[in-house]
Amino acid sequence: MNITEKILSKKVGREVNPGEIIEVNVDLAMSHDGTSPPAIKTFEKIADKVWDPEKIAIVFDHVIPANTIGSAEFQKVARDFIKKQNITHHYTHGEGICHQVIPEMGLIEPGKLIVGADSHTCTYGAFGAFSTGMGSTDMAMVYATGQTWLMVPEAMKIEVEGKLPQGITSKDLILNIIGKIGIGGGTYKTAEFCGETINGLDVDSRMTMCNMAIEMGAKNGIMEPNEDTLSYVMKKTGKTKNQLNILKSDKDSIYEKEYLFDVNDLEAQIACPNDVDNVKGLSKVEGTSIDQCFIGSCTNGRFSDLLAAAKVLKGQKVSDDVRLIIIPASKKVYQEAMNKGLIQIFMDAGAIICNPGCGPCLGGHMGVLSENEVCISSTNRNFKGRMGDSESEVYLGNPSVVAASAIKGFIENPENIF
Ligand SMILES: CC(C)[C@H](C(=O)O)[C@@H](O)C(=O)O
Ligand code: SF4
Repeated sequence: MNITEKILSKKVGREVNPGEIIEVNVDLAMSHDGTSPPAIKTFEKIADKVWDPEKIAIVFDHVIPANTIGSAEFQKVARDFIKKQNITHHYTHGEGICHQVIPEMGLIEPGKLIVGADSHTCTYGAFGAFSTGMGSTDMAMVYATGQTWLMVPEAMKIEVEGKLPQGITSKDLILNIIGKIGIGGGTYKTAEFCGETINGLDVDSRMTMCNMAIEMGAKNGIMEPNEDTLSYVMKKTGKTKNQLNILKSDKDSIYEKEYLFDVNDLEAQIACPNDVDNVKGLSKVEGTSIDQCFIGSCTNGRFSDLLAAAKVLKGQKVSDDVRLIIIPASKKVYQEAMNKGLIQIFMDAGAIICNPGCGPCLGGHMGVLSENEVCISSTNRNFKGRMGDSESEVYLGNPSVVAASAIKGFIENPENIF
């Protein structure tokens, strides 16, 4: 069995096979300011008490602080629910983006089954957990019963070998993978990332990759936990290695499809408008004029991302023709960036720094693009109209490329800055 089948089998108490529909008890149910209120409204039609207030986590991140009376009312529904149901894990004061905050708070462990009312819940696969997104109606049922149903996914083995060249990141790797497999190529499948390159990635880089598994339609993204991951989890949970449920795929486990990627000669990758699989090498799009640059999100708003951007921006100025928005993925990331002098570098360069949250990523409340404006962003989606007007465009890249582009006012290779 592969790692996903092992987690699901353990949950059901017998060996499960791809294609089977199973009912499972979830270990954690996550929802945010956008998806909790509709889930709560449905929940209140079917039950009075949640199944377990300690296993529900609610994070406000999509529109925080509230920007309209409508979003304030929406958030009030969730705040009242948290109080009434005594929800233990609530992060409603700008702690950061759900997919960053939940692992930081020690709520993710290898082998656990986590569901979230957000499509990028697949991020926690970086820790060797089974995690997947669902809609608010399904979440209402989880609030009430602690259970959900799943079809056991077929698995794609995505093996990666080689050493990432200087300046090339796991964002470039996952964009390259999505460019090859396509936005529908992984629909309802497990994307299992493995091989020497994956084993050598740090936690931040692993999260970036699993985060984007949904961009090829995958049910979950998953990696066997490596040493860096285990020390992160042990630090955050206070548990020892023996207390964790560390599962690995059998050597002879069966995959529906197997892919092999070599990163030795990988160039920086850019997803061009308007699909995440419209991926080109950076050299093909260099010089494209832009209006806005955004560094942040659950894909690339972590400390290592900000550090990479700061290395490019140090002593430089943002072009008069663009604005650069930088948003740390969480308060903890913000604090570390402040302590290490990164925020000063960003301010000196002329960046706009906003409070932790999703920010411009989904065009909800800040950094919205007008007609025909172009943004280069470290986020995960570039769908038509994603960041504002339906005639605006978004290019996706790694944080150093976004930083270099902010200095020049057009898409630029960071190597040309140093
Ligand atoms: C608003 C929310 C439901 C949505 C998601 O599920 O992914 C958002 O986070 C996104 O990135 O598009
Ligand atoms: S940062 Fe963007 S992709 Fe991530 S949860 Fe928020 S809106 Fe979705």
